[in-house]
Formats: sequence, structure tokens, C-alpha cells
Amino acid sequence: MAEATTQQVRIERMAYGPEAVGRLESGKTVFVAGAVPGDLVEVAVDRKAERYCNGHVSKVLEASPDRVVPECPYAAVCGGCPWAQISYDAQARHKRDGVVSALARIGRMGEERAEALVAPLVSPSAPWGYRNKVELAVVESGGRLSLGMHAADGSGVVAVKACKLLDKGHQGVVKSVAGALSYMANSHHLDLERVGVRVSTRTREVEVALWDRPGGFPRAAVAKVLADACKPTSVTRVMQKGPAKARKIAGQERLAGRGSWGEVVGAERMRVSAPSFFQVNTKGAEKLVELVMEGLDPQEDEEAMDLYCGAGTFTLPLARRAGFVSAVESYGPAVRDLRRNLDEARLDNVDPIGGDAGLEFPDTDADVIVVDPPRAGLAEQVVSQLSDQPARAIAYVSCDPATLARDLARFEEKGTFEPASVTPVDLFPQTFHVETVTILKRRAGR
Ligand SMILES: C[S@@+](CC[C@H](N)C(=O)[O-])C[C@H]1O[C@@H](n2cnc3c(N)ncnc32)[C@H](O)[C@@H]1O
Repeated sequence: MAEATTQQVRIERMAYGPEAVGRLESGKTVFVAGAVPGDLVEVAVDRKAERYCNGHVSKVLEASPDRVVPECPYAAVCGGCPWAQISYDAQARHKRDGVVSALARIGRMGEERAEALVAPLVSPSAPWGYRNKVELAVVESGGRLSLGMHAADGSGVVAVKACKLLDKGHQGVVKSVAGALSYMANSHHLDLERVGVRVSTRTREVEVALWDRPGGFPRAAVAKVLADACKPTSVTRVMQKGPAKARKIAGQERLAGRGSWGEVVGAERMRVSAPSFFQVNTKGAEKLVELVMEGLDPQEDEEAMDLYCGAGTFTLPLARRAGFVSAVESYGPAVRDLRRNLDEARLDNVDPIGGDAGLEFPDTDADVIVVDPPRAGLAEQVVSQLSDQPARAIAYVSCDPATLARDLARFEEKGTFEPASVTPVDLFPQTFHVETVTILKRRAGR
């Protein structure tokens, strides 16, 4: 049956994505942008696929009790806060439900076991003003450069006066950096692909990272205009190669200041270079470290392993407590950051290994292990290698409930480790993303 272009839909739940889910008159699933579970809305259908449709709210007919007016005036047009129309309590409920559902279905645990395993969601930060990083999109049209936030409908950039997700003292930096660079582009050729800004209330450091391709670049003029706009402590240029998404870099140049960004996480001071991963929510990162340390309780006479370790968020606190740490990271800039952070912390009981976690899996017997892979989760080979370890516990930090659930099912098949707890942590309020810390314990007799 052909779907009408506008239909009344009762919204049932949130997807693990920006949209809410309901059913069209035909029974077909529709993913609706801007909706809240419990709403009765008029949906404008934008896209029809064989088994589902996508649409957006054209009118709210009956508002859900969980619907709120977003705190940010750009929420409807900017892609940064797709859940901003949902009250924070309801966001927290839907995130936990999403984790339970992934474990029950993809992890093949069943609803009852998943419900018992998943702890209440932990919210380490305020629901707004929690980010230490923002990434500005850049669009060139008719010889003019526009910088701003990615538009929710993918149609370019949204110019904003401030980003309410960014740390309170720095929300206006988006406008000053965007304004300064678009002004400069009137007189200089700037072939920017994106601009990253990292800020810290704790260290007062602000870094602007300009992502482009190798070639000529008005270094001094850019450094000067940014110094006037936002007094950064570091300005760097990151030259990419290959597809922009792959984030492979041909080189990095320090244009002004320190050439990296500093943050304090718990008791540790860390420096991170622009291309390296660092959690965007510092209080959230601290909560992850706390949950991992509580779950593993590393001892002085024990050996630890930290796979996908980045610049060392877990490596440093592990090295303070365990006798020795083998830390593996595949991305060159992050390995260099890790080495520098270990040097500055005067920690010499870590073996920093550059390479793929599976190929360079440490040739050692660990007592406790941390894994914190990207969204793709663990390679099947890594689950096997971990299952062959004599460790008493593994902390699995995940940013994707679906791949976590898949990997827990693989651990179950191997039979050595079983999950003792899964704690969802909200590092990304106003979005669908949810982080989890799973503690796996060695099964009795294994
Ligand atoms: C989610 S981040 C976690 C980083 C770090 N644990 C932290 O909290 O800051 C995942 C890290 O894994 C690294 N990575 C991605 N694929 C990898 C692989 N196959 N082997 C080792 N590291 C990898 C990425 O470069 C990134 O630094």
C-alpha cells in the first residue's frame, strides 16, 4: 500500500539513534525525527524504504508528558542535540532501556537476565554544558566559507551564537572561531575540512585545530586572527590524507602555543594532541575510570593490560595501582601522547605498545584487563585471546550497546568470563549515545 505523505502516529519508543519509533496506518515502522515517546504527532514522511519509512514531526497533536522545550534555541535545526525535546529523566530511562534491549536481543540473554544485569544509568555531569570539545563543520559556497554546527537534516551548517553543550565558560568560542575564520577566508585561501576546539575549565587551556590537506597555508595570519578571537593556548594544523572520515594524517603543525591540549582527569594530568581520542565529557571520563578501578581493584603485585588505551585515560591510574601495565594503541598520535603522559607522570612500569590490539596482543599473563574499543567493538580474535588469559576480571568500556552485546555473546560461547554488571554512564546527554562499563569475572572453575 502506498503511504500517505502525512499521517498521525503515536510514538512508542526511542530508537538507538536520533529518531523515535512509531507505526504508520499500514503497520510499517516509521523513524521520526523530533518526536518523544507518548506523543501523538502528525508525521511528514520524507523517505520510504521497503520495510520502514523516515519522517519528521510536522505537528504535535498531543504532547507526551516527557516533552520539553529544548534549552538550546538551535536544537531543532542543529544536529548536535537530537534528543533535546525529551526531558532528561526520560532520556535516562530510554538509554538504560536501550542497553537492556541490546543485551536481551543481540546478546541473546533474554529480557529477565539483561534487566538484572544492567545497573541504573549514572549521570556524572549536568545535562548541558558538559562538553570539552566541539567540532565545527565547514562549507564553501560561491567563494564564501561558512562555519558552524552540522545541520540536523544534513543540509550544510547552522551558524550559532553559542553551543549550550560546551563547557559553560566557553560556549561563545564557537561564534568567535567561526567568525574569525570566515572573515579571514575573504582575503586568504583557506581549504579547511573542519575545525576542532577543545576547552578546559580546569586547566583553562583552549586549543583550535584546523583540519585541511597538505599544501600552502597562511600560518601566521590564521594564528593572529585566532589569537584576537579567542586567545587560544594552542593552535594546530592537522593535514589529512585519504578520505576525511578515516582521519589518516600526513602531518601536524604547531601554529601557536603548546601544540596540544591539557586536561585534568581525577588525579592525573593529561596532554592530548588534536588527532587523538579523548572523551568529550571530562566528568564522564572520571566516572568511567572510577567504575573500572572499583570493578577491577588492581593490586600492587598484579599485572594489568589496557587495550585500545588512547592517550592513557585508564593506563595512568592502572599504573599507579598495579605492578605493571601493558598498554596497546594503534593510532600513532595517541601512542606518542601516551608516552609523553607516562613520562610527565614519571610512571615507568608501563609497556606502551603501538599496533593493532589483536596483532600486538601482549605476550603476558594479566590479572586484570581493560578494553575500550571504538564503536566496532572487539575483533572476534581479540575475544578469543582475552578468553585465553588467566585474568580474574575484565572491564569492557563500550560506546555502542549493539557491539557490546555481540561481544558478550562471544565471551559466553568461549565460557571463560561472564558479565557481573553492566553500568550505563551518560557521557552524552541530549543525544542517543550511551557509554557502558561491563565487569566480566572469571567463571568458577575456569
Ligand atoms: C574509545 S577510544 C578509547 C581510548 C582511551 N581508552 C580513552 O579512554 O581515552 C578507542 C581507542 O582505540 C584505538 N584503536 C582503534 N582501533 C584499534 C585497534 N585495532 N587496536 C588498538 N587500538 C585501536 C583508537 O585509536 C582509540 O584511541
